[in-house]
Amino acid sequence: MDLLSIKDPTFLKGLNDEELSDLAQDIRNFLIEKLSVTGGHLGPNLGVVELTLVMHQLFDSPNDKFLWDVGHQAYVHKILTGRADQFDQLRQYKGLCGFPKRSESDHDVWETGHSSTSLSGAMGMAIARDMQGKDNTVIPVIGDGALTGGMALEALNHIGHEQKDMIVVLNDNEMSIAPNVGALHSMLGRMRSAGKYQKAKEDLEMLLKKVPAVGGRLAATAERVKDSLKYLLVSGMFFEEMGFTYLGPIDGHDMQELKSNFTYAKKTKGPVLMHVITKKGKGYAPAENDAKGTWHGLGPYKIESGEVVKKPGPPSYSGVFAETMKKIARTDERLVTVTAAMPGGTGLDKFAKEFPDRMFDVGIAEQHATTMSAGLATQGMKPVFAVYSTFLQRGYDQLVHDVCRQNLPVVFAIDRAGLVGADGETHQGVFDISYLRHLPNMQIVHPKDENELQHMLYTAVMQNNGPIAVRYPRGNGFGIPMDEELRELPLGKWEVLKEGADLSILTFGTMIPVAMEAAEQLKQAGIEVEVINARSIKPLDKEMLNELAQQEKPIITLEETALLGGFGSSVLEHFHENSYHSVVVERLGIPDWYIEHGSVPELLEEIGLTVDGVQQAVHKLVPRKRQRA
Ligand SMILES: Cc1ncc(C[n+]2csc(CCOP(=O)(O)OP(=O)(O)O)c2C)c(N)n1
Ligand SMILES: CC(=O)[C@@H](O)[C@H](O)COP(=O)(O)O
Ligand SMILES: [Mg+2]
Repeated sequence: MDLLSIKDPTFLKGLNDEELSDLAQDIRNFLIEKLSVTGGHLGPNLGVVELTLVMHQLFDSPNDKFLWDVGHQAYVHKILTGRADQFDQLRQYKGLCGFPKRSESDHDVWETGHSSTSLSGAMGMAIARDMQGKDNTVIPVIGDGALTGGMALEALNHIGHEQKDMIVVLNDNEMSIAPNVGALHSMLGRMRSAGKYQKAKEDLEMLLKKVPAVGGRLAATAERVKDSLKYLLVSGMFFEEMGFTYLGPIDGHDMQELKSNFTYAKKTKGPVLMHVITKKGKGYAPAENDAKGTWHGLGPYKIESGEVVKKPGPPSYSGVFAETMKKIARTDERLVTVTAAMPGGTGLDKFAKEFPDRMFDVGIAEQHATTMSAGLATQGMKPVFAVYSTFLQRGYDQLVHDVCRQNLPVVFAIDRAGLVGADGETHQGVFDISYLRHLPNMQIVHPKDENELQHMLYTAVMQNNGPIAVRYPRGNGFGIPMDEELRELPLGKWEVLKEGADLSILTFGTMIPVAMEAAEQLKQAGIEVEVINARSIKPLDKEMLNELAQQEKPIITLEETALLGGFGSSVLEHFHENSYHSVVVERLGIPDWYIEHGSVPELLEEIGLTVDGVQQAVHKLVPRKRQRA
């Protein structure tokens, strides 16, 4: 079928089973082919082809509400809702978003990107539906990984209590990004293998039907036997106990089985949990046989060989982090590392190869990871929680209440700090300085390159004066030589990278090369610009700031982070609090809106965090001098 001809999903109602399975194959071929060029979340989407087809055939989106948890598996939904023609621009600048997006389609009723929000969103929609007297089916689709997120359990608790009609689809493929972890995962494993419970229950009911009725006594006994059978065979029936009608395990690739269960669920009062078993990467061998999580989300690849197109280059910041952790762990037994379901992305999977007992993957549970790290620190351990900037937002109160207030020496290795690019607005790591800087006791540092990163991490682990965030960007370093020996740095001190009498640029990390290039080009216009590596974002190097204030030259702060509450704001606060009222400060950074998906250079261009942008800002503050002869 020509998928580009699909305008909306109503055509599905007229398809028979054979046509549906042909369409499933067409969709798989389309995804494999398109994503071999654009990259994206291939594995998750290949796993939900049949599920998505049946949902759109049986129900009426957008009147019936489909909520895709995390939303990385919504490509099939996007194809069926008339967006197949946009896949050549998937996750590209001004192109198709890799997650549900309300502005793209009425069928995208709930935006996601961060995990475990679908059940709460669904609860809200179900309550609103009933209060407004509307008639629709609310269907959140949540993965076994996303179910390990704390707010999913908060929502299950409430949904079970409210007993509102809804169909929760648990898409269980035994994988998070890496193989899933935790007691919930083991329980689901028992449920997966407990298919025989259904069979035994049906056999028992058949048997009872044959026994001549001897009054309620036998039937009551039988009911008790059936219930104890249930407990015996399916550990705890967790969901039934939480107030759900549990249907499962259901083969998530058998559209007949899916249809019959959805039909039953639709007629069932109260919340239903459909435990659907799928295979991540279904239909494409390299993705199906992916034990590590490579095919969860990836760049371009060769279809025939399954070879991922790797751009050679310097070590990634995540790789330098992992190597540094290994170096420290070899001589310091206190070091313990923590991840919230991101061992691959943070590099901790490499650390765990050498130190399997000193890496804890807690599932998608950043709140728990943060407070558990605090607990570790109270006992003299040196916890390092490696977490993406955007995902640490999930542990904000734990940062305040458990870590900073108690002034505990937890190291936060904040990966993907800054713009991340293709994942877009839900994943840009641009708010951590704003949400950390105002917390008493919190320290924040950012290295200028991969060599400074290893020393910063070492210093952070060795020091014992409270919580510290070491932030670094997604992607590779510069390929500079790495010192063999780790050494402690004077973290609170800034570093003058280039002298200049006319204006000073205070910056850090990825913006340093932009500032240095701008300074180089401004020299041609006779303007001498000083560039300072403000590698300690908190505390500020107040001594250097006061010296700069006395030099009375204009200052530009340059940061790939949110302006509001960011580094530049802290410089302004410092000058104000110290009565330096005449210092001119121009702040350059991420404006007060969400930065969508695209390549990082395109996004930086859009917001003017470029060499030209910096030069324009300098010319506004320093009059152009006569071109030097
Ligand atoms: C709060 C949060 N933490 C971490 C992530 C990173 N992440 C994206 S998908 C994923 C695994 C999701 O597993 P599951 O829900 O089982 O979906 P599947 O990919 O197996 O379909 C993780 C950890 C995230 N999106 N949000
Ligand atoms: C959907 C999700 O949240 C993750 O898969 C994320 O896309 C990983 O990001 P990186 O590619 O930066 O590791
Ligand atoms: Mg999963």
